[in-house]
This record gives sequence, structure tokens and C-alpha cells, in this order.
Amino acid sequence: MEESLVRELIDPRSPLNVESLLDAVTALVDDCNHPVLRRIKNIDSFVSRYECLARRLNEGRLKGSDFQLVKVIGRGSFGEVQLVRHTRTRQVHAMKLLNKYDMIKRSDSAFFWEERDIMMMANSNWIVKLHYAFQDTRYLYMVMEYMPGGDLVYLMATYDVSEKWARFYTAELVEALSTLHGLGFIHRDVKPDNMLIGKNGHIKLADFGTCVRMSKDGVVKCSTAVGTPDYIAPEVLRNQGHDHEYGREVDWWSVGVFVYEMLVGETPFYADALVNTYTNIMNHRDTLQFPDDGPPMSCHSKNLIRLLLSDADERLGRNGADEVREHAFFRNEDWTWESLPTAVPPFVPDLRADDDASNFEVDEQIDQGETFQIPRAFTGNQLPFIGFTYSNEYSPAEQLKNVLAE
Ligand SMILES: CN(C)[C@H]1CCc2nc(NC(=O)c3cccc([C@H]4CCCN4C(=O)Nc4cccc(C#N)c4)c3)sc2C1
Repeated sequence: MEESLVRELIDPRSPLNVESLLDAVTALVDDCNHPVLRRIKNIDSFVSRYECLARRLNEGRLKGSDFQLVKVIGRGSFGEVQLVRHTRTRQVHAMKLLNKYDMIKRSDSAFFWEERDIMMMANSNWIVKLHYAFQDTRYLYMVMEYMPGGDLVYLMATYDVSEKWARFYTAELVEALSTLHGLGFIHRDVKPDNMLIGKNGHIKLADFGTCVRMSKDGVVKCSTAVGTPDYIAPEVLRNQGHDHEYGREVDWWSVGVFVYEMLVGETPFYADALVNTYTNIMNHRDTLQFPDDGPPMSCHSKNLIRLLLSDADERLGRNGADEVREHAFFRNEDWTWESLPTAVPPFVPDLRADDDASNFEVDEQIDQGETFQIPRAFTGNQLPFIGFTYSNEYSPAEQLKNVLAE
């Protein structure tokens, strides 16, 4: 076997790696191992031959029972995030579960690839790290670094955010977006829910389900409106059903909404009915207003917000993150763009223990989520998830290397 193929087999980032091949065997056995299907001779003999092999393979791989649930700390459309403790290492992590049945039922089973790839390869202090990704017949699992400070929604609801605080968090968001754009992705759903506070008070970007890879000329052609209404850029809304292009500047619009919300206390285009929010966003030239009451806002903050909440072709940031960095709003005595990662944050979480989840509050949900019924024909429900598994030191390839090295 030539050198390059061996290299692919052990490279956790290669789609050809051993993990993907093990996923394929496991998926095929799961999809075939049903009574109706096993009446077919070929299927029955295949499952008989591979069923116990697949079980043995999966004993050595990461599984849900390797982690103890401490507390549910977040919920999304297709699953939840749990604070868990890894039984063997005693490490705490945030583990996101995505329900395979829900994804198949809503034929929405491809959005997680960007999230997995970004967190796996970013290797940046501004992007939440992925430690392991694995799966079973019901869920995809992403084991990520735990961010004990909670999200910025919780911070804004708990504290009065001054311009000094807003400047710090906006600066860290600029760095995170610059990194993400540098990796070739647009986030499309930048909002305080996706900005998480680490143990040291610095923030990181999380939840990359709405990310999309830019084409080589830095744009995406996507007609489905993605993201959360309040933060969505007008050109993404206008794109509904058409296939105009838009680029990374859609994320800079969301930064403008975020700055406004921190300083004013609510989003600029909020309306009780969704359709009115959209109308306000489309008419932002007339609807963007600063309240007379409430804390006075500096002219720099108003100017930055106006430059970010403007049409795409004149929006600050369309020529790169530097033109945002250079805005007067960021001038200060406490940090420079280089020293920001080591600057003292305005708020450092006060934690009682490594599994302290007091900065997260989630309403308890009872229903466990639906699971697959027994199929009456081959459905291939497991096939869209082949290749998702990634776990560096647990990968069989790593273990093969160690065994061979002994
Ligand atoms: C419509 N299609 C195309 C897709 C568009 C994108 C998309 N994203 C989804 N996403 C989800 O279904 C989901 C599940 C659990 C949690 C979360 C987030 C929302 C709440 C918190 N959260 C999250 O990711 N938290 C998180 C992440 C990382 C570390 C820590 C910590 N500590 C916490 C999202 S479903 C879906 C459909």
C-alpha cells in the first residue's frame, strides 16, 4: 500500500481515515439489522458475519456511557448541550447531542459538518474547541471545551453593560469573526447566544451550525434565509427565493446589532410580529434610531453602529476586519489588538468547582426525543452520518500506531 494512502488512513482529518471506515461498517450493520430485512438471504448472512465484529469494534471507541451527565446547560432545535464529566479522565466538557431521527425526519442532516470541521481545525483561542466527535444509532455527539461563564445573553441580563464592557466584548467578537472568515467561513447567526465566556473571562464563538464555506471569491449563493430574525442582515432577507450572492459582511451587520443591544438594552429592529421585524430591517435607513432616554451613548459608538447597520456595499468590514479595528470606538487605555487575549476582562466568572454550571439556566424538558421505528425496508438512515466520528487519542489509527511502535 503506497505511503500516501497509509497517511490518509491515519489522518483524523481525512475522509478516508480508519474512523470513517469503522463508521461505515457500523452504519451498514445498524441499517441492515432488522427482522424484515434479514429475511433477505444476502442481508442476513452479512449481518451475521459483521454484527459481533461491529460490536467488538465499538467497544474500543468512545460512547455516550463514557460520560456522566452533570446538568443540561443548553437546548437547540435538534438536541441539547450537557455538562458532562469524562469517567476515565475526570475532565468536564460540554457535550452536544444531535438527534439523528429528528434530522432524518426533517431531511436536515448535513448542517453539522461545518460545525465539526471548524471546531476541529480552528485551533484558535476565539473558537470553542472540539475534543471528540462520535455517534451511536440515535445521536451525534460533540465533546467540546466547557465555557463556565455562560453566554452573553445571560451576562447582559445580569449586568448593566457599560461602553468599556461593550468595547471589550465587541473587540473579542471582531477577532473571532476575523479568524472564522480567515478559515473561509461565514457564520450567518452571530448573536450573544453564540458568544460564550471562558473560565478566564474571555469570550469564544460557539454553535457553528449555520456556518457556510465561502467560494474562492468570498461569497455564498444561498437562497434559504438562515439565522435569527433580530440579527439577520437585509441582503440575506432580500435573498429569500432569489440566488443573489452575499459575503462575510453579513456577519459585520450582526456585530452592529450586538453593539446596539449591549448599549441600548434591546435590539434595534425589534417588533412584536416577525414580519414587522423584517420590515424594520429592510427599511433600516429610517427605522434605526437611538433612544433619547437611557444612558447617553458616545458619538463613536453611534457612528460605529451606523456604519455596521448600513447597506452591504458601504458597510464597515466589507474590506476586511482591519477597517473595523481602526474605528475610533475601539480606542482605549486598557488593551491593544495584540494584547487583547491577555487583557483583564471586565467580568471573570466566580466558580465554586470545575463543574459549576451556575451561569447556565435551562428550563427542564421532559420528552427524550423520538427514535427510529423498525424499518420495513432498507432506509439507509445511518448513511448521512458516516465519517462524523473524530477522536484523536482514541482513534484506532493512533492505537495502531502505538501497537506498531511497541
Ligand atoms: C435549519 N438547518 C439548516 C439547521 C441550521 C443550523 C442548526 N443548528 C442546530 N443546532 C442545534 O440543534 C443545537 C443543539 C444544542 C445546542 C445548540 C446551541 C444553542 C443552545 C446552546 N448551543 C450550543 O451549541 N451551546 C454550546 C456550544 C459549545 C460549548 C458550550 C459550552 N459550554 C455550549 C444548538 S439545528 C440546525 C438546523
